[in-house]
Amino acid sequence: MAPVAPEQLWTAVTAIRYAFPAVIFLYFIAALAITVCTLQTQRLRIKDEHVRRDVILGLIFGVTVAYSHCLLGIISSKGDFDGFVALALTDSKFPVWYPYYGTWFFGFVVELILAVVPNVFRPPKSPFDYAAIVIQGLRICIFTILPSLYFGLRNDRKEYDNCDAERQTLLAKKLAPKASSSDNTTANGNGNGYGATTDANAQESDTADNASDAGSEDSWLAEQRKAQEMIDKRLQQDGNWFTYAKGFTVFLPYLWPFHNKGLQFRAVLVGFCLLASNALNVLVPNQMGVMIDSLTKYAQGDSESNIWLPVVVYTVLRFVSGGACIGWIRRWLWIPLEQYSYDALSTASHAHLMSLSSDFHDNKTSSDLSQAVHGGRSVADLLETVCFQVIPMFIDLAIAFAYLWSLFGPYMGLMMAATVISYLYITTKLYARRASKRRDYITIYRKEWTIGQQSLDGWSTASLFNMIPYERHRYACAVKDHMKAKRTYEMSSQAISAAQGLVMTLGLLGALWLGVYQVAYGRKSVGKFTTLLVYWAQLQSPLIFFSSMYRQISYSLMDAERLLELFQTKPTVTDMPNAKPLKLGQGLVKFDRVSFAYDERKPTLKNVSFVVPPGKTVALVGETGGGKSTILKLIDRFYDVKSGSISIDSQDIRDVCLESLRGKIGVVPQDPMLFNDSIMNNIRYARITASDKEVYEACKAAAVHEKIMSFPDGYNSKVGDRGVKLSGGEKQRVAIARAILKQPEIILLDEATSAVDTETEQLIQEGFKTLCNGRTTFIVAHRLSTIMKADHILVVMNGEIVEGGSHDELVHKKGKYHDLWSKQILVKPAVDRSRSQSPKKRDTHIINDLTPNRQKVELAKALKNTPHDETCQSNQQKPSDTQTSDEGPEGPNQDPCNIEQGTKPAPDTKSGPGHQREVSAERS
Ligand SMILES: Nc1ncnc2c1ncn2[C@@H]1O[C@H](COP(=O)(O)OP(=O)(O)OP(=O)(O)O)[C@@H](O)[C@H]1O
Repeated sequence: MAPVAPEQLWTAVTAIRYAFPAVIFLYFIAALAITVCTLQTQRLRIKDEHVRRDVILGLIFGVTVAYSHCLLGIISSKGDFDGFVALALTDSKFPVWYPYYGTWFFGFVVELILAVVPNVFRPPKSPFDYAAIVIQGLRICIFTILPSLYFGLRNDRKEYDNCDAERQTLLAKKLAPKASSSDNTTANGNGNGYGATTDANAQESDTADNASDAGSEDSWLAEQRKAQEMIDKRLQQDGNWFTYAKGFTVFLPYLWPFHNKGLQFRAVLVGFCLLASNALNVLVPNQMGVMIDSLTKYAQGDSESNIWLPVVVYTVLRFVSGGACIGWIRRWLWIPLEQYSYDALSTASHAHLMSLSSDFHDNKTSSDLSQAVHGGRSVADLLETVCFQVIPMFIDLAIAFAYLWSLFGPYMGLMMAATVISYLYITTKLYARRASKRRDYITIYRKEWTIGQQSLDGWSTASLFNMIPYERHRYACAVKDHMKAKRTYEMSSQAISAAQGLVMTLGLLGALWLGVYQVAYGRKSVGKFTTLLVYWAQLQSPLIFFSSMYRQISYSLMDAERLLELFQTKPTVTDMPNAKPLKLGQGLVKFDRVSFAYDERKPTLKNVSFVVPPGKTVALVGETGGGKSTILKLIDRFYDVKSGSISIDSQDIRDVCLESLRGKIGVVPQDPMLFNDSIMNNIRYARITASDKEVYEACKAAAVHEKIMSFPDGYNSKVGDRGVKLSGGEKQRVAIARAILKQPEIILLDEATSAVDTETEQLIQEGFKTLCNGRTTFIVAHRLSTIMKADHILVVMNGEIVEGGSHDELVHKKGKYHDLWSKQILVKPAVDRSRSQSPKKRDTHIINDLTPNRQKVELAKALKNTPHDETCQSNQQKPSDTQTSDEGPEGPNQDPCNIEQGTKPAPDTKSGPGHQREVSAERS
């Protein structure tokens, strides 16, 4: 006689039986998620894994089959779970086993309890009972064999190889453009891991980042690939997803309003709204069922049934759950938070970018920079996606599982879980397979766009070379390729939709079958069935969203990664602690053994030393790329010297505030950058407080006032993007006007007049006279005639100062400067030709050479009178219209022929008081 089991024991056994699949399912999902997130650097022995995985996989399938006999019992749901475990294992070539240990252990213990306890109190009677016991025993055996096999096959003596087999990116597995297939086992992101097989297609992500041919890679795809590589690199460094995510905590102060209690309260309310939405997602279909049940009862003659109350409640619930109530409230609460994060991130990233030094900006394109600033929006988007879509989706699914279980029993819950898991699994797999098609499509689409754009932009070139038919044909081919790629891509998208639809339909079919069965046998009401229908349909929307969520998150992550990189970049030129403002006295500038390199491998300046006395003008000349502009940039601290020092009035410029230094320096750069604004605003940029009159004066000094006044909109004319609407010379003069307006103490002119004509240049020199008077000035120039009256000339060659002195001294020295000088045709006012005057006495204004056309004419004239090129006509007298009236009659004689011949130039006996010129033949 078997003992009679107490009621509580049966209840406990039943509870275990019911809870077992759900508990173990939750355990496995949680363990798997934690493992994937934390064990990126775990190393495993790959060969063993192959063997063991297959054997264990077989056993798990055995357990699944062993459960399937009890199709009508709750325990079969454990079979479903084992099917899921088997699926997870099938999909992981190099699995992490920790989550599996727990399931085996749980399985063993629970099976043992379920086998022993009921059979002790109720011994088997029928052959069916005995068969069930045998199968149960089989399952217990498998649960015993599984760990024994796993640990038995373990070969602890085997060396770990270098494969980080368990590494896996949660985003995508990719083939880097140059990675060979043999790299598959060498790094994370190469397809090894959980939830992924290693076939080439599956290794490709849907982020379209795996261009296989770097040569033809589209720029956008290249950007995506680079961002993905950055994620992979950091993931590799950090070791796992948790530490990786921790890297983003730097954004936390920009996302969470730590100092604003009001906004924090709003955030909490938003959380409540989300939970309320989750609840309403259940309540609305439930209420519909209640409404239908009350109507059914009423229709069946139960006049007691209140038909209006459920209708009212349903209407209220619908209203509350809709966009007019909870949706609106949530949005209203969220907008200030959204704006807070956008404001904080955008301004912080912009301010950070603006604070970075030249070395950073040199290496970034403007699109890189603006993308980095707008990455702020992506971080906020990422947060929104996770908070408003991902988390609610999982809450919805968990609630759905529990709700359907409670409404129609465990099978319905399991049916829903199986449908959802199949849907997610199929979607992920198919999207991964479609990645290559999507990438091809994007590449070809962008190619079509580029070809179209280029041919339209290059219309004049195409016309000149009679290539219009060629361009037409090229574009037509690109459109055809685009259409072909689009067709393939859309067909694959349709295939995914079809597969998703099929899974959902099969799930619905199963749910309907169960629902109809229960309604037909009178266990459930029609109202409940309606609830099921409505609820099932409602579940589809988060699932559909899942399809796009994956890509959306990976794009946002890439942007966030760029922003993170930006935030981690520190400016290299900064104020020292306790830096003091620059106290400018006379303006003595000293370079003391300065060395500098943009790239450590190639020195740009080597041991450069010189002193510029206060108020003097020093000119830097020499070969192109010699380092002249670099010297100016170092004075302005665009870069810091690598060794040596630069001081102004005995203060090392690294020890003074950057702001005070730049406030004292006025620069006219080689290629001035103007803002797309009015001319007035562009000039006033130098001194925002300047009055209109001061701007006009500055423009007059820069010889641009008349020109500006001739524009239809005068000073209000827009200059276009980067000043494209102005000619090179106009732009330079606007830049000069800016510098004049700033009234700086030290002036840096970098090829400031290279783009203006001779006549204008002479006018500008007048402006410079005012600007440079008494101020320390640096001039970089290629046209030597423009600097010959500088107080000191430095010849910069290959990063070194090879010569220094006044023009006359250098010309007589017959060194580098003499070479440069003799290679240029020099035209200067004859009145300036006298050398007798000392350089000190000379006017500091700078004279000019001719425009190329004029040079040719003058040269032709000169040659006409000269039987040989070498013969110098040093005393040609030509009337000059470029001679300025204030040029004295005793300018230095600059006849290069004479210099070359080593003779002192003779005074120009023929020169009259008028505008005279001296022309020399070019020497090559
Ligand atoms: N931002 C930069 N990054 C890296 N290298 C640079 C940078 N700017 C200049 N260089 C290099 O430094 C060297 C010196 O450049 P710099 O502009 O000072 O020459 P330069 O004498 O002013 O030439 P030019 O007369 O043509 O203006 C050149 O070889 C140039 O390629």
